[in-house]
Amino acid sequence: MSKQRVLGHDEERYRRYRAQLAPGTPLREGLERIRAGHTGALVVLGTNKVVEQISTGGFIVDTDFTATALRELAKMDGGIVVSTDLGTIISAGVHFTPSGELPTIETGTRHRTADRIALQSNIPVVTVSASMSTIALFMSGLRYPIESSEQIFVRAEQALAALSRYRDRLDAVTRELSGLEINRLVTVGDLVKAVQPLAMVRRLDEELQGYVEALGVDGRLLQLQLFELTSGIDQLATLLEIDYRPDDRSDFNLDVLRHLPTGDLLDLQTVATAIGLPGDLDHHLESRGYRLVSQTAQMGTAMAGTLLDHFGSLQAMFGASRDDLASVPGVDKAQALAIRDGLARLSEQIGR
Ligand SMILES: Nc1ncnc2c1ncn2[C@@H]1O[C@H](COP(=O)(O)OP(=O)(O)OP(=O)(O)O)[C@@H](O)[C@H]1O
Repeated sequence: MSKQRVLGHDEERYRRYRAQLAPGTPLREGLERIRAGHTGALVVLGTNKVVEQISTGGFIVDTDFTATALRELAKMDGGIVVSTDLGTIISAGVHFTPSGELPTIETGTRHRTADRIALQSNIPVVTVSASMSTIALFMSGLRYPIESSEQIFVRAEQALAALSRYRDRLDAVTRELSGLEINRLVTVGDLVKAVQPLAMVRRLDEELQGYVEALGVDGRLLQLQLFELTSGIDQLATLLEIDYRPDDRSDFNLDVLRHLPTGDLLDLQTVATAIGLPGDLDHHLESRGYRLVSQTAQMGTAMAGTLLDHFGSLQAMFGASRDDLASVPGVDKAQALAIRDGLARLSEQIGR
């Protein structure tokens, strides 16, 4: 989506402007009208001392921002300055004279100027190309294409299909993991096989969130689909962290995988060592049982912890009767029955 990966402050800033340029916003509507009219535009998205210094000519407009006003003013030669909150059109027909020494790889005069204004003033500039019919955002020496919803949908659909496949795989491997946990047969390799699709789901979710933001009003359906496909993911990650946190590692978490290159994420051993587990994939691991207990009986981790402490292990809980369960402080008879039924269902599912 962007020419280059942006990080930290720049990323946050880019995301803010991308949202203000998303379909449905007055700014985007104005730019789309200019594009449709093939006139082209250069709009400085804010003002400061530098912008004032490099502005010559033009005239003060000082009117509320509307898509129609932007489109009309873009018919004139020169650029437009809007207020930082994008609520007011300050001036139009402005000729900008940023330093010619500033580096830019743009060729046309409109786009070279836009790139340099953004660099010199640190204020983003958006352009509509008359010859190419494209919209671009210039920020901190980078050019970000503002794509049409159709262009974004093509990539979003591919990412969504991949996400759906990884989600199915994640659900299948966590079911397998449950069986192995109950039978105390989990190895590092088994855990990593669950962690891998989990990390991929999170990665694709992040990518798709970007598309949702860029799509604005056109992204609502995608947002709903995404919400459905990623439900319970963060909770699953937290529970796996609790279940497999080594005794000596209070900082154990799966977040490191967010930054692992995708190629590395496909390698079981690399993933194991990245999250701080032994590199020997056959190494035996013991689950603390929080995920199974809390998900089976639909309860919070605190209650699951109380039950696991009381019975001593996940396996011991399977042998507990309803009365045994109801004798645990904080568990009433109805809850005990629900837990008992949940564990029985799980036993059946895994053919224990
Ligand atoms: N320094 C400047 N200040 C304000 N506007 C400018 C400046 N330089 C160019 N423009 C605007 O850009 C228009 C010319 O664009 P030109 O075709 O040379 O550039 P371009 O980057 O190839 O743009 P496009 O893709 O729209 O053709 C001018 O008519 C003017 O409106």
